[in-house]
Amino acid sequence: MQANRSTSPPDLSFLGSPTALGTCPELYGSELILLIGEIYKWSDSWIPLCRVYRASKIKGAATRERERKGREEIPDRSSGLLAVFVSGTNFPPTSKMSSIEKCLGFDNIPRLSVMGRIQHCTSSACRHRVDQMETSNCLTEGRMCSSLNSCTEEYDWRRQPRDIFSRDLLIWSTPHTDSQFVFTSICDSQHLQDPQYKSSCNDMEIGDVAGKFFGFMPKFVKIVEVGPRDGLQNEKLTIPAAIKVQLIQKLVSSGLSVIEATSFVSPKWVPQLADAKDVMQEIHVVHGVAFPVLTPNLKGFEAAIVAGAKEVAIFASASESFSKLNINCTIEESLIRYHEVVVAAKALAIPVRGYVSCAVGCPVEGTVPPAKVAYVAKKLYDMGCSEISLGDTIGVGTPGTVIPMLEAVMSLIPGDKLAVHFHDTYGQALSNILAALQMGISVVDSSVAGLGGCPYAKGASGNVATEDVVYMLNGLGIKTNVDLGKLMAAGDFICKHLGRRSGSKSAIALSRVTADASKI
Ligand SMILES: CC(C)(COP(=O)([O-])OP(=O)([O-])OC[C@H]1O[C@@H](n2cnc3c(N)ncnc32)[C@H](O)[C@@H]1OP(=O)([O-])[O-])[C@@H](O)C(=O)NCCC(=O)NCCSC(=O)C[C@@](C)(O)CC(=O)[O-]
Repeated sequence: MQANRSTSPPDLSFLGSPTALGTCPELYGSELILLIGEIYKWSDSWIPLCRVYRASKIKGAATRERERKGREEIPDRSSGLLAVFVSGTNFPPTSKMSSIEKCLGFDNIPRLSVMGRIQHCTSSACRHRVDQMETSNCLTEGRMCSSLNSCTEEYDWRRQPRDIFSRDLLIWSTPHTDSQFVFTSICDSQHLQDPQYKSSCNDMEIGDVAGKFFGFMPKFVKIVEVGPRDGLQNEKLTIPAAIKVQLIQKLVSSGLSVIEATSFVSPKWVPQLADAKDVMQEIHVVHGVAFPVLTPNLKGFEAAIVAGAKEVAIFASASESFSKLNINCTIEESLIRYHEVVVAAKALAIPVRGYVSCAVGCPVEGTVPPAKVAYVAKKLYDMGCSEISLGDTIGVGTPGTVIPMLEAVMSLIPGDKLAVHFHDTYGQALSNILAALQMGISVVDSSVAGLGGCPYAKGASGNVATEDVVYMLNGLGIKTNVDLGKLMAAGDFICKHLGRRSGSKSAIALSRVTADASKI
């Protein structure tokens, strides 16, 4: 997308109520972006607040039509951009926004003084389907698509003076259409320019900006900190239990609510975590914080429970070769073992998280088919895992491979039961996380200071750094409840003990900023 500044107002000649959107099957499932905006007067200026919704999320007659007819009959990728501006005056933004959010049916938007639809029945977005409709109600009440690619008629009762657009406006074009839509530069919201690099973001506007460009971003992301387990299991240096416990305490004080503490696996296979029992015994119950541990079999599960674990995780692989390398058995054998663990856990009301390793690529087999990942994930889910974490174990994924994998898994498992777990070997982890968030996933695994690696993939780096994830989410206005400063302190602490540099770019950059500032 390219932004151009323009002082000329957009063409608002198409005005009308968007009531009939839900009955416009031509638009359903398209890559149509629906921009619903309100323009309200605040002090002396007009401020638009906008939300972007994908048409595919709009439930209405079109949805039902699509569901009835099956996916193929209504094209998925027609182009189009629709912007509906709803304008009121002098009402508080928050209450009005919630009313907007409630009324995706568009039937009951209260107190409207202006409704504008800026464009755009362009090309296929507004193609008239003669076979289905004599006259399509296209987008706006009183506005008809009467012929191919044209939307000609409209009521004029909602036309209003355009003084609302007298401010300098940003006009955006999308690559999909020549359509344009407008909003003022709310991107210049203070905290983006804030030189203090706040660790938390309370600014509602940023959430709205994110909404415009990133669609359905969650408002809150749960971070599952895996540094003490996934990170430290792959570090060359073995850290004493007391230091691990201190690290965990620091992570707790940063606000993290899930910290994978250790593994009850064979010490011959993972000597770095041979002190699992000692670590668990030193971790005190903290209200609201979970300390799950990895358990590869019943033996590990029983040991974990004796040591005080209240949550466990099991880990299967989507690659046969990796399963053998990692846990010395086939995928099917592992599922049998894990079933035993889940049954035992259920009896004690212990929640079980399930991992699927090699969700994108395997160090031995290369590309892993999404269907295989979905198969293993579904098995774990059906077994009773409360959450399934999809692991790009060697960090080879890009959004180009991660999205199809997530699509395959999400066709079988609800998105709110999924987590993503990216290693950052090729520097793709943040973009992969962003793609996952856009798909509705709101649980992200990460490792403080980007600790770790993978013993089976030469050069593989650790998990995406928690600091980098928090920094990005703060920037997007997505809450995590994590204090970035305290998290960085935890990262510094463990890096000193490991004698290594932090793997977090944000932590490195922010500590430079702080160091430079202290010299001034
Ligand atoms: C699964 C096993 C145990 C099979 O190991 P095995 O050698 O096939 O097991 P076995 O049943 O033949 O037993 C061999 C020995 O291990 C002992 N043993 C057996 N089980 C346990 C246990 N739970 N705890 C402690 N000891 C155990 C058992 O008692 C016996 O001891 P011995 O008689 O020789 O003295 C082994 O392969 C193992 O421990 N593997 C763990 C590998 C591991 O931890 N990998 C890293 C975690 S996975 C990961 O990082 C990926 C993830 C989750 O992060 C997601 C992603 O990034 O994609």
